[in-house]
Amino acid sequence: MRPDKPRDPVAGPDAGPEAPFPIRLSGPVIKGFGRGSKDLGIPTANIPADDLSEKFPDLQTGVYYGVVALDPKKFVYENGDTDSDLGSAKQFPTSPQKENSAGAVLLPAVLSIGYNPYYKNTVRSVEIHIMPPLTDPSPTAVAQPKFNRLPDFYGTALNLLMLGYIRPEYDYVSVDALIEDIRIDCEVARQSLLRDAYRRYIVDDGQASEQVQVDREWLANFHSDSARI
Ligand SMILES: Cc1cc2nc3c(=O)[nH]c(=O)nc-3n(C[C@H](O)[C@H](O)[C@H](O)COP(=O)(O)O)c2cc1C
Ligand SMILES: Nc1ncnc2c1ncn2[C@@H]1O[C@H](COP(=O)(O)OP(=O)(O)O)[C@@H](O)[C@H]1O
Ligand SMILES: [Mg+2]
Repeated sequence: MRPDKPRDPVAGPDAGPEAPFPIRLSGPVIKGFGRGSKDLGIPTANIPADDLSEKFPDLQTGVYYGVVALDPKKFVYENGDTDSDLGSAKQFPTSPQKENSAGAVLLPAVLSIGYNPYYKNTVRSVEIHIMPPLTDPSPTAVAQPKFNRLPDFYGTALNLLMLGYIRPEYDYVSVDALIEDIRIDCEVARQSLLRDAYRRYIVDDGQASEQVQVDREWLANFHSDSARI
């Protein structure tokens, strides 16, 4: 069960990601159990977890934050239409389009890797909730949150750069208690990413190290074979 104590507002050192971070994960967005949107009102893009133990044998289950990019050949994110219930993205559901000249948009994300103890899953899953840009107001800063929702992008290739660990997964007394903790995770992820040494993984502030630039390029780069399901 979740310990009954106040949560820290940020996670990880202010100076920037500390080993083993950043960690790179990629994969096509696959179907989960359909609970994210239906039970929680919090959509999570699931990517395969099959090769996780082989690639990262020491990775602990839990909640993490990081940066996400979606393949712009399949899904174009368009910011600015904040009134729309569908969010502000345009999807190309059938044949891939010519690559958007702006490339992939980098967005903040919060995710869980594990067995969802509240639901007692028997297989490990990687579930990513994509948040609005850091320049937008946070929809989860309030007691009655509205979690970010985009048009569906199943089958789209996704790159994720994990930058920090937030907490272990817990079981909860109710679905509302689980939702409230995920709301706080969104705020912790956002406040953590707003720090200069993390924000520069999303926005170029002219002070990014060569390694940060390489990581940002990796995020936005989609090879033709990465869109398979
Ligand atoms: C940031 C975040 C934190 C989460 N923390 C927990 C947790 O502590 N315990 C838990 O059982 N599930 C946790 N979940 C997982 C949700 O239960 C899961 O996303 C939901 O069941 C949707 O699953 P689905 O994609 O298979 O539909 C978390 C999800 C996110 C995005
Ligand atoms: N902000 C978002 N973050 C992640 N996925 C989103 C978001 N908005 C819409 N989606 C879509 O919703 C799907 C996930 O919804 P969810 O209810 O968790 O279903 P599933 O159990 O199939 O993962 C994603 O695969 C994606 O297509
Ligand atoms: Mg999901």
